[in-house]
Amino acid sequence: MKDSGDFKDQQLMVALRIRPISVAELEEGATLIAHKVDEQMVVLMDPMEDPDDILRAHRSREKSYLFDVAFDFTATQEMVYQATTKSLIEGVISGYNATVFAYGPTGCGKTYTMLGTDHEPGIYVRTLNDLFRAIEETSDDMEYEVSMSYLEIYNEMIRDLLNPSLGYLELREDSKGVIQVAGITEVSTINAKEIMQLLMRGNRQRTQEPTAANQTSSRSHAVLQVAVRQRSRVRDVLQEVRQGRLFMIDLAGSERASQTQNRGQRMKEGAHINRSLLALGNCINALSDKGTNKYVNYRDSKLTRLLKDSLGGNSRTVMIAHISPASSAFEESRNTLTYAGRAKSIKTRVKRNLLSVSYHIAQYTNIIADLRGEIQRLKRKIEERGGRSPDRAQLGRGDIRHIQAEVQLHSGQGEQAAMEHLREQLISTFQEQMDTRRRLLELENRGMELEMDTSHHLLTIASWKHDKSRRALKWREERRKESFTKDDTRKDSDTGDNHSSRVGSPRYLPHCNLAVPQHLKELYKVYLREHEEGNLERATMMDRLASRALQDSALPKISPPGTVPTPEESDLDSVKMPNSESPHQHGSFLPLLGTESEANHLFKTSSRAWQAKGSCLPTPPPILAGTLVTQEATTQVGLNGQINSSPESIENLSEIPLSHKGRKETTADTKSIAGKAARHHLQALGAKGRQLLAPTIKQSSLSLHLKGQTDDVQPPGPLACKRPPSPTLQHTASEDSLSSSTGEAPSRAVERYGDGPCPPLQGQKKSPRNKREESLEAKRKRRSQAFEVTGQ
Ligand SMILES: Nc1ncnc2c1ncn2[C@@H]1O[C@H](COP(=O)(O)OP(=O)(O)OP(=O)(O)O)[C@@H](O)[C@H]1O
Repeated sequence: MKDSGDFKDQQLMVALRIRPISVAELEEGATLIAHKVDEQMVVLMDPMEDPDDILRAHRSREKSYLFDVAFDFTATQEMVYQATTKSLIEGVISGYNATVFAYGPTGCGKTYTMLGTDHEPGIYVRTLNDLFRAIEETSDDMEYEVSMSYLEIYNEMIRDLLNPSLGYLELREDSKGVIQVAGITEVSTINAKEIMQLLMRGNRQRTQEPTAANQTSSRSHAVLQVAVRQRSRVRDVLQEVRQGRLFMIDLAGSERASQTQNRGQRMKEGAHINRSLLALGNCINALSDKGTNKYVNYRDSKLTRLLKDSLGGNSRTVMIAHISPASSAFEESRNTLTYAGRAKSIKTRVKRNLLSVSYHIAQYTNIIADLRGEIQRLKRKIEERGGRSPDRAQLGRGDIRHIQAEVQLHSGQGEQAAMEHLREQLISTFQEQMDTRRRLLELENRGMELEMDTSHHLLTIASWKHDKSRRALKWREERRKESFTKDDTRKDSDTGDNHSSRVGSPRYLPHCNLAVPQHLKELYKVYLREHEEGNLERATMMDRLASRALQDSALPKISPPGTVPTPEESDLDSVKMPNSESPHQHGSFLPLLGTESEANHLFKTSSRAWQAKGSCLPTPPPILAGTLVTQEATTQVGLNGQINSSPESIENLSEIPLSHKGRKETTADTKSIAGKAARHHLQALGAKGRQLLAPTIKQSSLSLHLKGQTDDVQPPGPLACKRPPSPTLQHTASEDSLSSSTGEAPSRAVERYGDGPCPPLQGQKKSPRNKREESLEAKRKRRSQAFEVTGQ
């Protein structure tokens, strides 16, 4: 950095401040010998002047001193500051150095002027306040940096008052001749209050000892340095950076040993203080001698070294000399005034501390060159990387895109495959479901067809049965007419009584008190004997069981397709079918009764008994066409058995509202008819046959019939011959029941003649009616077989 700017000769400003006389001085009888004559002149009177001394009568012991400014006890801190230091602030901000130091003997008010008190701050505070205020006023255009340091020179040693632990510091002078304190603590702040706190704290670190002259005597030189760096906020090539330094120095007081009465350390301190002050005086003397190029020895003391620029260099310097007005301090005051007077003549060449413009240009040029080089380097680096990186980057981006595409492709393929698999499964499942539905519809159609066929066959069967019943009824009517004709003819020939011919009919009951033929009486006797032995009861029981078994397997109801019959309907229908034929059948098997009322009564009870049986039938089993005709025939057999000969028909009479007497008579009549038939049969067989039949009768009455049939014996009685062949004799279930009941193996004879009191003989020649029945039976079997095949 080169100093630039115009050099201005600036004389050192010397101000004199006369402190008030102290109480101690007054107590000592001191008088006021220092007086401020005007603002710049001070008169110091010699207190030893004796007006009575004629020899010294023409010598004035009064001496006037002219200073830049003079203050007496009336001057305030502000006045001193305004007159001495305030003007330095602008220079410091503008880049000028400035120095304000207080000079004077001990106890004359140096510290008071520089530091002051809390209520009367000194130059330190006031200067800093104005300095920061000035910085703030111009901070819009200028940028400032403020740093501060505070040190003391004690016994020619420099100590940092802001950080006393640093120890003693050394003064160094750079190549440019600027004095610097190495390692000094610099505090950057622009807050006056903080600076004041720092000064107060540092001043407490200052070495102060009470002396005879001052209770708070400062035994060192205190130096407060404030550096202000200023630059314009407008960046420009010609930008100036101003750096001013302000030294505010509170010197130790010169003292006289006799005055201070110091001994020991205090005397040693005084000696150092005086030496430094002497060096300062010598410098001032050297600097103040005009026209002579005296050597200014700043190296005699650190104080003069530190104040080199302040005294003879680039600095505006203000010296505030302090004296005591008391006569007791006349010598110190006179010396002070002398040194102050001399200092007043010191001129300094003040110049502004500015950074050289050429230096700025070169700096910026270097900076620009460095930046251009950095730009070129970075460009080369970018190009070097660009030679490889673009491809790599492009390759990397390509790889990333390729990987992303592959990932998407794989993920898409996986999802697509999964979706295809699911779709195939869904389609196959749907097809299976459709096939199943189609098969189900086919089965339903098939079932409906079967039901329709079944209904059709059942209707055919019902029609056939109806025709057969009608034909059987017609045939029986014809047979009955023929039998009546024969009986009438026979009775007429035997007795000539019409009534006896009617009584001789085997179908007349004995309780009607009619004449019974002889063979019937014999048969009735056989029946009684059988009844007494229980065989007849057992045989009738067997017959009843067989009829019941056949009755249980009655034809179930066949509902039309699409209808579900209720159990009641099923039972009623199953009952209605035989009932619809029952009048013909009953009429055929019981064509005549003793009385019309009994005949109707018996017919009604049988019908109602059948209905009662049918109502108790369980749910019909599945329809089997093969057994359909058989069951129907069985039903007829059961009906025949119940009505004709089975005791069950008699028992069923108890289920209807019939009187006890009527039931008893009906039972007795039935038994008498059966007994008569048996005796008639035995009579026809003869004695031999009776003997042979006797043990057999014990087994079963039906077996007796079988024996007679197997012996090919022609039944002699007209009853056997006149009995029409019952279609129920062909029932297989009946023969099974009989065989099981008798313990014999089923045979064709049993099948044909197992039931009925008078079956046709084997050897008997078949009548045309039998042939017709056989043809009907064959036809029925064929239709049954055809229906069975169709049903299966
Ligand atoms: N102008 C003044 N007005 C009122 N009191 C003052 C004035 N100057 C000095 N004093 C008082 O005089 C006493 C001594 O002053 P001070 O300590 O400032 O002297 P000093 O020069 O600093 O002494 P030393 O050199 O020993 O430090 C103090 O008590 C101070 O209050």
